[in-house]
Amino acid sequence: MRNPILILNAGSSSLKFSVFETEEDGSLGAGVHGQVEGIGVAPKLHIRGPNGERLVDSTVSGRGHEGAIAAIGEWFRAHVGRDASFDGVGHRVVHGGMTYSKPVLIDDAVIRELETFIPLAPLHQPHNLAAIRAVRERAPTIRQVACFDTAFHAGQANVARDYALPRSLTEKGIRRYGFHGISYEYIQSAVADVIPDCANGKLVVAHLGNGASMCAIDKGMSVASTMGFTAVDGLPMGTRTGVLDPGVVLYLLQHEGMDAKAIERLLYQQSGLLGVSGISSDMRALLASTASGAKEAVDLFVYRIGRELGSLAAALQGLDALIFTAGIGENAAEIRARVCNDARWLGIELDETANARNGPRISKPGSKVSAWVIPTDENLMIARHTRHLLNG
Ligand SMILES: Nc1ncnc2c1ncn2[C@@H]1O[C@H](COP(=O)(O)OP(=O)(O)O)[C@@H](O)[C@H]1O
Ligand SMILES: CC(=O)OP(=O)(O)O
Ligand SMILES: [Mg+2]
Repeated sequence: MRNPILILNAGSSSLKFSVFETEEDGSLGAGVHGQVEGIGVAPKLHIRGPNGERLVDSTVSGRGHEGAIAAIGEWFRAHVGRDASFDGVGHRVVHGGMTYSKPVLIDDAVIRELETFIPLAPLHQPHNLAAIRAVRERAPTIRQVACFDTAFHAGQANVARDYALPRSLTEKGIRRYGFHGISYEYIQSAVADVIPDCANGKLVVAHLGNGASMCAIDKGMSVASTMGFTAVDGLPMGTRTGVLDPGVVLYLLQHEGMDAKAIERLLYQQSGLLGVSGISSDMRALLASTASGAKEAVDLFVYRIGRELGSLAAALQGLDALIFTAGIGENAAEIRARVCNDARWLGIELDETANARNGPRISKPGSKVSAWVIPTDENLMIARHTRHLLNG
C-alpha cells in the first residue's frame, strides 16, 4: 500500500485541497478534502471527510490566499500531524509558458522558471508558487509535481494560437495559451462515461467559475479556447474584463493618466461582474439581487457566452454537445437556461425540468445538439498526473 498524495489547487477565489489514497488496483480514492472559497469577498473554510461527512464549516479570519494557506495548514497540523507521510504533493499551476506542456517534478530551476510567468497570470501564479513554497518549508524533502492549466491546449494549430503580430513577437511566446486545461482534460475523460456517443465528437465546454472560459474539443483534443496569452481574455469573469479592444488600454495610458499597475488592477480586479454590477463578483449575489447593475452584469455574461459559443462552433465546423461546468456552470440553472435558449438556432432544446435538477443531461431527447452538466474535478486530474509521475 502506497502513502497518500496531497493535491493543492489555488484558483483566483479559492484554494482547494484533496488527499487521495492509491487503492490496491492503482485507482485513486478520495480522502479528506476541502477548500477555502470566497477569497477576497468573505472567505469560508469547508472540510469534508472521505464520504462527504462535514468536518469543518467556518469563516476564515486571514484575508487573501495567505489566510487560506494558513487556515488549511493549521487544520492539517492539528488533525493530521506534522509527520503525516505523503508520497508527494501535486499542484495546479496556471501558466506553463512555452516551457511546459506536460506535468513536471518541481525543483529549484522549475520554480525559477515558473516565477517568470507571474506577470502573465497575476491572479494565480503567485498563489500557485506560494502553495509550493509553503509545502517546501514544512516538508523540504517531499516530491512535488506541477500540472499546468495551459498544457491541454498545447496541441492547438498555429491558426488558433497565433496573434496577427510580427513573427518575431510570436516566436518570443506572445501567443494564445488558453487556461482551465486541467478542468477540460478531466471533462473530456468523463465524457466517455457520461456521453459515450460524444467521446470522439465536437464539444464545447463552458467552464464558468470565478474565472470563466470556453473550449472547443474535437476528438478529445483542444482546438480553440476563449482565453489567450493571459487568463484575462475571453468571457467577462468575476473581476476580469474578458476580451477588450487593446485600443482601450492605449487610451487609458495616454489620456486617462493610468499607469501599468493601475491598468492591471482594472483589468484583473475591478472589472467583470464586479465592475459592471458595482455590487459583487459573486454570481450568487447577483442572481439574488434586484438592482439594475446586477441584471446588466448577468446579461453581459450570458450574451458574451452566446457569442463565443457561435465562434467555437465555427472553429469546430459543427457541434455535438455543449457541456457546463465549474461553480456557475454546475449550480446556476438560470444562467444555463438563458445560454441554451439563446442557442436554439444551433439546435439546442432545453429540458427545463432536467436543468432545474442540474442534469446531467439538460437538453430534450430529440435535441439536435445535446446539453449537459458535468461537475469538474481538477484535483482528481492533478492526482492522476501526480501519481503517474511519482510512480516514474
Ligand atoms: N449555487 C450557485 N448559484 C450560482 N452561482 C454559484 C453557485 N455556487 C457557486 N457559484 C458561483 O461560482 C463561482 C465560483 O466558481 P469556482 O469554480 O468555485 O471558482 P474558482 O474560479 O475560484 O475556482 C462564483 O461566482 C460563485 O458565485
Ligand atoms: C485560469 C483561471 O481563470 O482560473 P480560476 O477560474 O481558478 O480563477
Ligand atoms: Mg477554478
